[in-house]
Amino acid sequence: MNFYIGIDFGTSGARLAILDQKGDIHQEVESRFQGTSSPNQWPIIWQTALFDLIVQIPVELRRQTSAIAIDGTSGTTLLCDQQGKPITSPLLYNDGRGVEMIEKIKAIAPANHLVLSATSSLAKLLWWQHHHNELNIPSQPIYFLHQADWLGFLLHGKLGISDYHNTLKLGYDITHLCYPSWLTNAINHESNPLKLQLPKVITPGTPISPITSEIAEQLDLPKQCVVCAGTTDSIAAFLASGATSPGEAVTSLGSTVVLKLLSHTPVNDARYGVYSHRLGNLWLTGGASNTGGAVLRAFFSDRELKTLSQQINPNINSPLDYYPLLKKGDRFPINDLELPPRLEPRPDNSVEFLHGLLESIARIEATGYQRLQELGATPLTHVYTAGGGAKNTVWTTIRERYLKVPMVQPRHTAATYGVARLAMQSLEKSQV
Ligand SMILES: Nc1ncnc2c1ncn2[C@@H]1O[C@H](COP(=O)(O)OP(=O)(O)O)[C@@H](O)[C@H]1O
Ligand SMILES: O=C(CO)[C@H](O)[C@H](O)COP(=O)(O)O
Repeated sequence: MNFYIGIDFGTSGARLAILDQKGDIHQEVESRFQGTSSPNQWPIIWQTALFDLIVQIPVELRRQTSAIAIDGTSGTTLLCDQQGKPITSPLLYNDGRGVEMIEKIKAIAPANHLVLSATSSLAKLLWWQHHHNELNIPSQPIYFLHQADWLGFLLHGKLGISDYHNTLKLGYDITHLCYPSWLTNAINHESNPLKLQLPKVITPGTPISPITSEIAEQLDLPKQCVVCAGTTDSIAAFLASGATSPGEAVTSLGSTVVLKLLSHTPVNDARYGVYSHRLGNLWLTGGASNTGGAVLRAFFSDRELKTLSQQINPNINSPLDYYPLLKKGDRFPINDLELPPRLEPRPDNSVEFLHGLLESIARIEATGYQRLQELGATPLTHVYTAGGGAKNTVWTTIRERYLKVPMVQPRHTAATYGVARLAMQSLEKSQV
């Protein structure tokens, strides 16, 4: 039997699912990140999680694995040397220090382009370029990669390959499938001290190469096991859901809230943090907000979220109007780095407080879908939910009141399933 491994690197942890060719899940494993006070530890934390997850699969399944694909948090980036060794701390998806580079981006990119965001991959690349001296970044050729690209490289050993989902926020042109000249001219300009190598971009899921022989031996995987190009965490969750028709959407309620509405037409507007990914001949319109489960986790344990939610009457409006954020700044539906968290007034009663939080996040979600449709996306017909918040049925009922469309239980809520299917389908296609 052939097996397919999907690995999802989210904000709070990494997970793996192994499927057979019928799509049945044989094993799921999880590794929670303990966090780190030292950002340069992230690559080793990710690498350790990657290998730990794979070795937890029973060896008889591992030895029949045909393909692996990995998704990562979109916009989490690294600089590596020619051996693929990280030479700086990664910049995580929500790292906003690229705000310094916005004027520069305005000068080179088309007006209102999605890279005009403090957290875009391009803002991070330019920030590294600008600060290379104090960061001691050497001037020899350096590879710019995303989290999923680098983790894939650890398995297949081919440096400098990405996919057009992860490179969207770098400015890759997904209509013409090339880097636009405004981007390459700016990066390769002779005045630039850094020789940055942009990744070669391929279709998400495309088989890249079999795993290296060292990895085959170390992880007890077959030598012919292929590593496929990855995708982003929320696209993997979309792929898992079973949503296929324009008008269907998936909200990922993880540490953050990410909306993906399948549409005939793309919509893009940097003012609201709205952008569109390419998905076959359709478009995944959407945006990502910093509100979400990470804020809930700051006040409640997962157990409390479960028990307190059961005491909420989801059919009654909460009078509390919050904008739940851990720190100032949101990306979507309000793209404003200075947006302050609003978490007051805080009632003494925890059930009322949680009700206010869940309802306020639901309002932000509804505003997000409204914005996408106002900008021309296919009208919303159904919403599927993925991520840790998907199991909260009380929240689903609250959200349905605001979204005013049927909420559908996805076939699968885990991004791991979506990315494993991506590997399976792409490998099958490549063998026809
Ligand atoms: N019962 C619940 N209701 C709402 N949110 C929940 C519940 N249980 C867990 N969560 C949230 O789910 C989040 C984790 O989801 P997950 O999809 O694993 O996130 P990520 O991949 O972004 O790290 C946590 O931040 C937590 O607050
Ligand atoms: O917030 C995130 C982290 O979990 C998402 O990865 C993200 O920003 C969504 O991006 P994309 O639309 O490119 O998948």
